[in-house]
Amino acid sequence: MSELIARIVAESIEVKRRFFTESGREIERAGRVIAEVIRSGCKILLCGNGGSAADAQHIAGEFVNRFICADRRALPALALSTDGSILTCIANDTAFDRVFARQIEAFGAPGDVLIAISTSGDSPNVIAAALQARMQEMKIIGFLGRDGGRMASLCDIALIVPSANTQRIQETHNLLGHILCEMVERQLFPEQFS
Ligand SMILES: O=C(CO)[C@@H](O)[C@H](O)[C@H](O)[C@H](O)COP(=O)(O)O
Ligand SMILES: [Zn+2]
Repeated sequence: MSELIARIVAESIEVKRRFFTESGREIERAGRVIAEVIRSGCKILLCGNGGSAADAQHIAGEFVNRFICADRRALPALALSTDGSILTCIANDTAFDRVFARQIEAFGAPGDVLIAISTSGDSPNVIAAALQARMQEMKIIGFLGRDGGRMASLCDIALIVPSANTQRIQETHNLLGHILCEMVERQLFPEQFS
């Protein structure tokens, strides 16, 4: 392994180790909240920009199709970063800041949960999404980084990766998403894990 690869891998492992050690309880709480939202017939909406838009879509796919369970019903999760026509008309005709908030107005309902992903916690369109979700009595779980930014105080559960490096934060968010998917499947389909 070259020095560069070794340094990046070591950094990534250390950021993950710190985050999952410090935030284990809050992650468990987030897993219970998501499972409860689905049990009660509500749904998961997800949003984020760039790599975090891809993370939002990745997680939605795990819920809608399946993760570890071999055979289970589809779970309702929708990434708000996928529809090019909706995104461009909101950005072009209204404002880029509204791309997620407007879709939450359209698809969100009381009792739903928004998983808002932002490494800075300060992206205006993610903040607008959280404000809109609050107005609609949704729960908000933030996948954040740095100091959590403005998003930290808007979330019911703020999961803040203790790093200032966007890439290391995203790598930790990716693992966090997989852990939450498994936690939710284990709670909703315990018979498949016996
Ligand atoms: O994937 C990466 C960097 O690794 C980028 O696309 C990154 O997601 C973008 O710069 C985002 O716009 C950053 O937004 P945020 O995480 O601060 O909300
Ligand atoms: Zn990236």
